[in-house]
Amino acid sequence: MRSLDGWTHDQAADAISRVFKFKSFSEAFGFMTRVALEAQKADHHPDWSNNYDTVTISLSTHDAGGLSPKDIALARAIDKLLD
Ligand SMILES: C[C@H](O)[C@H](O)[C@H]1CNC2=NC(N)=NC(=O)C2=N1
Repeated sequence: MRSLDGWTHDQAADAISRVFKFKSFSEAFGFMTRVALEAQKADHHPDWSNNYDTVTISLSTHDAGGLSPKDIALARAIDKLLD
């Protein structure tokens, strides 16, 4: 968790989440498109929402009923999209 800057651990849901704010809806949606491709590649999908220029992503492993290494890996892959 320490290496996941910007992500917070929701103890109750046993999930990690992060809010991403962009300059426009188009930028936010473009980011979501790229996240979707990463999720499909990993066969691991986010619980997420979009409000105009803001994307909120929460990661947990449904099959495991909580956090798993897949969530950490996907969070890292998502963060790399911001580089
Ligand atoms: C069969 C199972 O649904 C799939 O292996 C994947 C799909 N994407 C998934 N995404 C998430 N977040 N958790 C899962 O357990 C999960 N399972």
